[in-house]
Amino acid sequence: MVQQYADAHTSPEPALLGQLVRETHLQTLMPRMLSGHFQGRLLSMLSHMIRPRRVLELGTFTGYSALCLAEGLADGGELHTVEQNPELRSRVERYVQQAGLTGRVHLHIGDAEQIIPALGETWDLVFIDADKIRNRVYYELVLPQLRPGGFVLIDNVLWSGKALPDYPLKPADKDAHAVRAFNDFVQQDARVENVLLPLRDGLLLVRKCN
Ligand SMILES: C[S@@+](CC[C@H](N)C(=O)[O-])C[C@H]1O[C@@H](n2cnc3c(N)ncnc32)[C@H](O)[C@@H]1O
Repeated sequence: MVQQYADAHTSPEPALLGQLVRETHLQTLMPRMLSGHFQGRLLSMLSHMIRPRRVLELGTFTGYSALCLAEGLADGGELHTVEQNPELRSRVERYVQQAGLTGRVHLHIGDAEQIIPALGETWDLVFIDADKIRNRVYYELVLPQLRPGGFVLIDNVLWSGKALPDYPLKPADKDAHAVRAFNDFVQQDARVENVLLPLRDGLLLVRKCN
């Protein structure tokens, strides 16, 4: 109900992204992984507010959130996005081209843990949306590469409500335990300030202290 009202009072999805949503639903096994209209507009808005010169995304999938984040790039800015599944490459590159972002959005196929250290950039904004069990690993890899005052956004931090302490978690639910432990870790991390937005599946906003 509230989400429907929020959707109805959020700027519409650009046509190209609507086309990407349709194609993702028709041609991939887990279309629900993409950010979608509401979160996509939020990512675009945050990116416009930050005006980043360098953005890193972990977990490209079909490229929806990459295109949203790229909307706010500063002049001369670039976005690097990392995806482990090589089968997604051609679709992502086609949409990057259609969006007029060739040369500004760079897709890296491989394991994020291997690729992050090799990129050697200083990031203004990082979006972590890959395998949730390694959120902490990615966080520790990107934090030293983040400029002071830079931002990290982490998706799915509510994990369908399983992050909440009174949810009866099964011991074997490793993803949920990892999400919980990560959220608790960031809350204690003196290097950053953080706000958890309970939107969609939870988006954690982190700012590296100066
Ligand atoms: C939730 S989806 C990303 C959705 C996308 N950010 C969006 O909002 O449209 C997660 C993606 O991370 C990728 N992934 C998982 N583990 C990874 C890893 N270790 N390195 C790089 N990509 C990974 C998966 O293949 C999947 O496509």
